[in-house]
Amino acid sequence: MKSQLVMEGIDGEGLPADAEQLDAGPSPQEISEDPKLREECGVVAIHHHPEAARQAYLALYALQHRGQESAGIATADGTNLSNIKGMGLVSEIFTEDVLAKLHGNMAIGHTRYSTTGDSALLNAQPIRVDSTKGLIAIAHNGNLVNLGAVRARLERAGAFFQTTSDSEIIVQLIAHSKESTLVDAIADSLRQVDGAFSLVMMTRDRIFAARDPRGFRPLSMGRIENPDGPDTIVFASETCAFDLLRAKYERDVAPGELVMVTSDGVTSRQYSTGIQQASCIFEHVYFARPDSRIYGRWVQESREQMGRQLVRESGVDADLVVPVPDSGVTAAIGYAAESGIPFRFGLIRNHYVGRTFIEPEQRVRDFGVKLKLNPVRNLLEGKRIILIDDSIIRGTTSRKIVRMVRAAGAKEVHLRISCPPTISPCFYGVDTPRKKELIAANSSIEEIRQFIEADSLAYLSLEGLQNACNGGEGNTYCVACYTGSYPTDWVDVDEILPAAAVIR
Ligand SMILES: O=P(O)(O)OC[C@H]1O[C@H](OP(=O)(O)OP(=O)(O)O)[C@H](O)[C@@H]1O
Ligand SMILES: NC(=O)CC[C@H](N)C(=O)O
Ligand code: SF4
Ligand SMILES: [Mg+2]
Repeated sequence: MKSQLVMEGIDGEGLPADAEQLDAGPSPQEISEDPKLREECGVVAIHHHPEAARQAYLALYALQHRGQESAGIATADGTNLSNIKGMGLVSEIFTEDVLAKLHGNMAIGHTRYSTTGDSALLNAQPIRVDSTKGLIAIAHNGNLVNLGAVRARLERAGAFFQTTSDSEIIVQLIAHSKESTLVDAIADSLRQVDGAFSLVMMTRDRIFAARDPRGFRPLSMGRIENPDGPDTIVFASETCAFDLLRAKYERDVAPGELVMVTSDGVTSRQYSTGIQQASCIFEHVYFARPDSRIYGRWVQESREQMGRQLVRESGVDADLVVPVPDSGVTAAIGYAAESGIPFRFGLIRNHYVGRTFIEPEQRVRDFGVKLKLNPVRNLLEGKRIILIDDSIIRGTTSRKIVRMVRAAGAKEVHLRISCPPTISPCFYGVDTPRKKELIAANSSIEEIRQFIEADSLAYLSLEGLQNACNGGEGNTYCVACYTGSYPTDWVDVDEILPAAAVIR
């Protein structure tokens, strides 16, 4: 089925051609009781490449795991700025004929999982705004926590919002900034928003990339060397996207840094200083791909260390170490290596079932985990199994998996989790459920063990996790979902506001 698309700036500057604002219907959260952890978003930017749209497409393909609700690519050719976005997966939206409409040697792209604003075509990114500062497109990974106040102020000043997402606030701030140059207007705007943002932006002739002062979300810069002209500069949420483009990783965009790329080269400024880094540790636990290097550290290395540390903290005697695929695999490899217990793929994942699988009716919903994972009976039968997963959120997945492994003949099932109990929601770009739905916020570890029906259950300690994610890089992490202590001063979110006084 062909995706419904929004096209802006195609077939004539500023004139939306065959633009359709189609409602995608209710969000997956509304029509599914899918208890899963939601992804966040992936961003990419390409400066100076003859096939910029195609490069952005490839990078988004590599970043598909960060968001599967919608995707978009904007390109610029020096005079025009075109934008195409749709609901669904990158490969469903960007067919050959759609990609062929995107001209120019610069591009930015986005894959979305919504955190603010509905999962609808209206809120898909990049968001393209025409302002007194010219055309500007933005793609954002993260979530702002002071959007209510800023949006109200902008609306009083005459801003007309096209979307209900937080990301548009940044472009509207830029459009309404009193600063005379664009780069000053961007820096000024970024100082007014709080929360998590790894951004790429594009005008008709420039690319910008920026990270919030705490560096919540990753953002890296790479380069494709070109002996016959200027190098191609690329930015991406994760370095796995560079590999597909054959780009060389150069460095991370620093927390509080704004980078500008023009035909004259790369310039940078630190628009904010003096704020302690609070990079999301959960990127290392779950979101990012193990073949990515984020915050200067390989995700594979962190996860393997998490598995090794689990053995030191809560090792248990058993016959096999079995990962819950895919996210539990690397920690399970670490666990097996440290313990000497053999590693086996005792659960096989059906890769055609996406992370946001929407089960239409209760009968099918109950099938959810079974559709995705199937036990390898001959491996599990009569064995004592250590299952390794990255996290327990509501506990429903773990319960089904433990039952499934036992039903396949396992004698004992021990569950080890490669992070501490998740006791508090995230407001920085990960759509975790509300506190009342987080099993560890409301039950003891023993109560959770009973609920999921495991013979034993243990989580990694916070200290163990932090050590596993630091191999001398000197990173400081946000660990708020394990402690309830948030790194931002004020969180403009109903659930948290009454407690704002105690969260710094
Ligand atoms: O405790 P629960 O609320 O049931 O959810 C926890 C599970 O959710 C995530 O996996 P998910 O199946 O969403 O995706 P994955 O295949 O990417 O690991 C996570 O990796 C856990 O396995
Ligand atoms: N998960 C994200 O990073 C989402 C970006 C943005 N807050 C949105 O909802 O579109
Ligand atoms: S609250 Fe948790 S998921 Fe959210 S940014 Fe902090 S560590 Fe990451
Ligand atoms: Mg999982």
